[in-house]
Amino acid sequence: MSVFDYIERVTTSPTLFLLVAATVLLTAYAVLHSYFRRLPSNAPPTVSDDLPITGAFGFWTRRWDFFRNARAHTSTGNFSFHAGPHTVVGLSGDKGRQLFFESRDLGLAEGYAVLFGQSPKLEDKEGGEKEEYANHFHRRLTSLLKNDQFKKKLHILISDVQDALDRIQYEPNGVTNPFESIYRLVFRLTIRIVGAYEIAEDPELLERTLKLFEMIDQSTTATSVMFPSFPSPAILKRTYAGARLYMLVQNIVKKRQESGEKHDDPLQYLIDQGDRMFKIVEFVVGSLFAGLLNSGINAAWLLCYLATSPEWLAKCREEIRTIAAKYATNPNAPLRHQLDDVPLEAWEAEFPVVGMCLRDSIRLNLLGTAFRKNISGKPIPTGNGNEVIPPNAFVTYAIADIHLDPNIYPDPEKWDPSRHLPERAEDKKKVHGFVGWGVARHPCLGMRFAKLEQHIITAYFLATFDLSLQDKDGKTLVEPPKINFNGHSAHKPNPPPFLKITVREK
Ligand code: HEM
Repeated sequence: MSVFDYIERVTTSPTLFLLVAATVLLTAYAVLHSYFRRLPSNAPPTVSDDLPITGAFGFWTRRWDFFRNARAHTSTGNFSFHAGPHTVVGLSGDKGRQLFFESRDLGLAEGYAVLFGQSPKLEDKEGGEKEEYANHFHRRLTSLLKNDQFKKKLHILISDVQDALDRIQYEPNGVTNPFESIYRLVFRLTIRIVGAYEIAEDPELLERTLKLFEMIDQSTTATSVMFPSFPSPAILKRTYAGARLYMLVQNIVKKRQESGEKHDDPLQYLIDQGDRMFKIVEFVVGSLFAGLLNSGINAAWLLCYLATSPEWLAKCREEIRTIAAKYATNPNAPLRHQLDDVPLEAWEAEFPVVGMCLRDSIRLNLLGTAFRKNISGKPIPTGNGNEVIPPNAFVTYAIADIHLDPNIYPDPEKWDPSRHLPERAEDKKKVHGFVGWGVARHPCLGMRFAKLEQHIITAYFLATFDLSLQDKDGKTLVEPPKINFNGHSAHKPNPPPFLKITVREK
C-alpha cells in the first residue's frame, strides 16, 4: 500500500482517523513535555527509566531497588528523575546524607506535602501560608508533648495499656495479631495525646476514626502524586475521608459548646487557643501521620522480635523486674502490678535494654525515603564538582542507604540490638549513622512520647504474658517475618504473624 492509499484510508475511516490523531497528539505532547522538563546540565544524571509524562515507575513499585540501582549508575551516587510533573533528585552517600539533613535550603514540609501527600486538602496553602501552618503545627504539638502533660497523662496511658492487655488475654485461643491489637492500642494512646477524650473513650468512635485515617493513609498512590488534579479513586477517597473526619471532630466540638462540657484534653486546648475547625482537624490528622505509623508498627514488630529471641526476651524481662522491684510498694504483687508504681522519670530513663531493642527495630522498619524540596530559589551545590540540586526540585534520601549499609551495620537485615551496645556502637561510626529519630534540622518532635509509650507497652506486655510467634495455621515461627524493604513507610507484614500468649502468674 502506498502512502497515498494509507492517507486515503485513514481519512475515510472516522475510527482510524481518531486513533491516528490521538497517537500523533500524545506523541507530540510526550516529546514537548520531555523537552520542557529537561534538567539543567549540572543536575545529577537522569535515571534510564525516566519515562515522559509519568516519570520513573520504579520509584513507586520497588523503591529501595530503584534507589540502589540508580545510585550505582552515577559517579557521585546522586541522580535525577521525575514523579509525574515533579523533578526529583535522589541523594546518597555521606555527603548526600549530610546535605539532605543539614541544609536550611531544603524544606521538609514542602517535600512531604507533595511526595508523601496523605493529609486531606482542607484548604490550599501557598508559600507563606505553608510556613504559617508548619509553625502552628509545631507550636501546638510542642505544647502537648511537654513534661507536665506526660505527668498528668501517665496514669491514663497505663490504664489504656492494661485495658488493651485484658482484651488481648481473651482473644480466641490466646492468639493475637499485634499489627491489629497493639496498633489499635497505640492509636488510642496517640488520640489521648493529640486528639479528643470522646474518641479515646468510645471504642466505636475510635474504630471509625482509625478507619478514616487508614483510608487517607492508603490514598497516596503513584497516580495521585503524578496527576494531583485528576479525581482518581484514591483522591476521591482521601477527600471523602478528610470531610468525614472534619464532621466527626466538628460534632464533638459542637456538643461541647452546646452542653458547656469541657475535658482536660488536647482538643480542649486547641479550642481554648481559638483555633478554627479546619486547623484543629488538620492538626489532629497531621499528628496522627507523624506519630501513629512508626509507633504502631514498631511496637508490634518489637514484640515479634522478642517472641523469636529468647536471649533478648530474658534481658528485657530482667530489666523490667529490676525496675519494678526498685519502685514497687508491694514487692509480692505480680510483676504487672508492681509496674504501676514506676514513676514517669524511670519510664523515660531506665529502660536501656528495651531501648536498644526498639532502636534496631526502627533501623529496620523506617522504610522508603525522606523528602525535602529546594525552597531557596537557587541551585544548591551538592559538593561534587559543579553538580547542583535545581531550584524547586524535590529531594529524596533512602533511609536504607545508611540503615542497611553493611559497612556500618554488618549483616544489616538482621535484628540485633547488641549493635547499639556502647562497645559496638555501630550507629556512631559515621555522622548521622542512625537517622531513625530524625537528625540535624529535623529531629523527631514526638520522640519522648514515642519512647515512653513503647517502654510502657513492652514492659506491661512482657510482665503479663509469656509469648511465642506463630503463623496463621498455628505453626511456631522461630524467626521474625521478612520485611519488604521496598515499602514506602513502616507497614504491617503480609501475611501477618501472630503472638501466642499465656498469662504469667508472677
Ligand atoms: C517510633 C516512633 C517514631 C519514629 C521512628 C519517628 C521518626 C521520625 C523521623 C525519622 C523524623 C525525621 C523525618 C525527616 O527528617 O524527614 C521524624 C520527624 C517528626 N516526628 Fe517522629 N517518629 C516517631 C514518632 C512520632 C510521634 C509519636 C510524633 C508525634 C505525635 C512524631 C512527630 C514528628 C514530627 C512532628 C516530625 C517533624 C519534625 C520537623 O518538622 O522538624 N513522631 N520522626
